[in-house]
Amino acid sequence: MVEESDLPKLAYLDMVIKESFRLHPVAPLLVPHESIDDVTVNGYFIPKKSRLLVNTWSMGRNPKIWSSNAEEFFPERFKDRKIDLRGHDFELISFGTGRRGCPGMQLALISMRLILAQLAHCFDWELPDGMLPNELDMTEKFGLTLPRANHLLAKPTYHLIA
Ligand code: HEM
Repeated sequence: MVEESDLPKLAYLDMVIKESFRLHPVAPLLVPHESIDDVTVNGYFIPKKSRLLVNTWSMGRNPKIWSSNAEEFFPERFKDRKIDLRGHDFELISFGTGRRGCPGMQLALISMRLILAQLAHCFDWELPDGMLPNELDMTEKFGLTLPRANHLLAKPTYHLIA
């Protein structure tokens, strides 16, 4: 079984999680914030008391940030880029950033890594009816959160010998 102490060694899993958040952020517009003062950011004047939505969905698909293959699921793009999910790298702020960033981030990241690592370690996975991965319907249902529009169906086969 995968233990929590194994997680630091699972570099590719981390890249897969980042890539999943980049293309399919849980909160596509984060949570609305309000500016407490007049401020100018990058030449744009934002008056006090404006409602601010940060479109992480569009940031995650911006070719200026992620190059021309921005729409492609390609975890290796993180191999030589020191981008983490902790809110320091503004290209990828799936958990928000700053003092109102997600306080559950650490719990969420550890749980996700553990669950995904166990699922990959214990089972072989197949799509139903010989479907190929690139035929999978990845349509999203937009809202405050961004679930799949259609359920994911996948067939596990247990492959660990007792
Ligand atoms: C995949 C898992 C999760 C994701 C992607 C996520 C993402 C987010 C995002 C984007 C925000 C808004 C940040 C901002 O607007 O700057 C947020 C806020 C928050 N999250 Fe999470 N979250 C996750 C899991 C959790 C868990 C496990 C907990 C609690 C155990 C949690 C508790 C909170 C709370 C309390 C806030 C509001 C913080 C505030 O307004 O000061 N989240 N989260």
